[in-house]
Amino acid sequence: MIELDGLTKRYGGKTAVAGLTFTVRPGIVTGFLGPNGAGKSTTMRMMLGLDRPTAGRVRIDGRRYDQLQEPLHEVGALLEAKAVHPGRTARNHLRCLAYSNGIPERRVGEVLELVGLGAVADKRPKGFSLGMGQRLGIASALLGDPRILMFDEPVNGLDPEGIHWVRTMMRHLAAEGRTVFVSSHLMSEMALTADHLIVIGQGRLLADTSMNAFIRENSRSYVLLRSPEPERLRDALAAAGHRAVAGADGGLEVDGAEAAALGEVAAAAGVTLHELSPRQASLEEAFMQLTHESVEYHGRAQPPDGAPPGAPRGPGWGPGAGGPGTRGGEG
Ligand SMILES: Nc1ncnc2c1ncn2[C@@H]1O[C@H](COP(=O)(O)OP(=O)(O)OP(=O)(O)O)[C@@H](O)[C@H]1O
Repeated sequence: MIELDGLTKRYGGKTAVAGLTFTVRPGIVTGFLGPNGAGKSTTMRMMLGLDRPTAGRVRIDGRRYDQLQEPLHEVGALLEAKAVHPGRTARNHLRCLAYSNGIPERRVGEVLELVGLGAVADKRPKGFSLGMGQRLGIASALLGDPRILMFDEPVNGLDPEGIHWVRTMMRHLAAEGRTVFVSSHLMSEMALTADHLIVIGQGRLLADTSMNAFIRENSRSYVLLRSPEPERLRDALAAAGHRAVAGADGGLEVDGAEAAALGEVAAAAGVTLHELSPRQASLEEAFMQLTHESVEYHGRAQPPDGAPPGAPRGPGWGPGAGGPGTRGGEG
């Protein structure tokens, strides 16, 4: 278990992390989510004793990181920039780590196989792709078979097969009863991986919630209608008791109604429809709304061509409404 209590980090006049208090529990994957610059890496560095907090504290199973007797056996971490000696092969890099931490050498071969680097174990990492580098970083984190694992943006640079592998591995590690804490700036990725969510923006805690509750509260279902006569369609829908609002891309959106019923309304009024589709707002959108105020640098958000003034806008960055983005199989 990892406990943060009022954790704060200031760099000169800039507050990177502002009084974070939360607990990361064993047996589940906890996603640590925030837009770029939110303070995720700074928080993780403080959790690992690599940065000194300005205020507040972190406890790992009740102790400070520097009080852990065998840190690699207790906490494994993948941070963004992993220093690897350029002249050492992947195997030798892990051997050195193992040797200096009292880990038996056979474990090196085990973790290399586990992360799929067995075939390139005797190559130098300077020739590795970003994805292979990530796998080597994950191998280092797993070396001491620790009960607590922390990964900073582990899927960065991985191909779809690699992303699937990381996701499966994290869920497997949590199912073994370990504490798994993983940062990301992508809600859609977290929705497929995490059981619990910690969301921060500009160093502040914005949400500490189960993934299922977040999905339940933020998965808005609606029907998208498109017509060459949007005003007539809006009037016909209003007369039938349906409130239509302008969508991000010039269509009309109606909550709380079946697509078939809305199609009947349009047909009865003789209004041509070019589209009638049930939709679900993406979790990415919900995340962007939650963190919108705290994003440091916004892209330009223009209303789409033809959208009436005041119409809801698409985000200035990232994907717009997409698939449901929810994960299956989780009760
Ligand atoms: N050593 C430092 N000196 C000054 N400011 C810093 C330092 N490290 C981080 N910051 C600032 O603190 C804030 C949080 O940075 P941090 O890297 O922790 O965010 P992040 O959520 O990990 O973002 P990203 O996903 O872009 O890595 C940023 O505004 C960053 O510019």
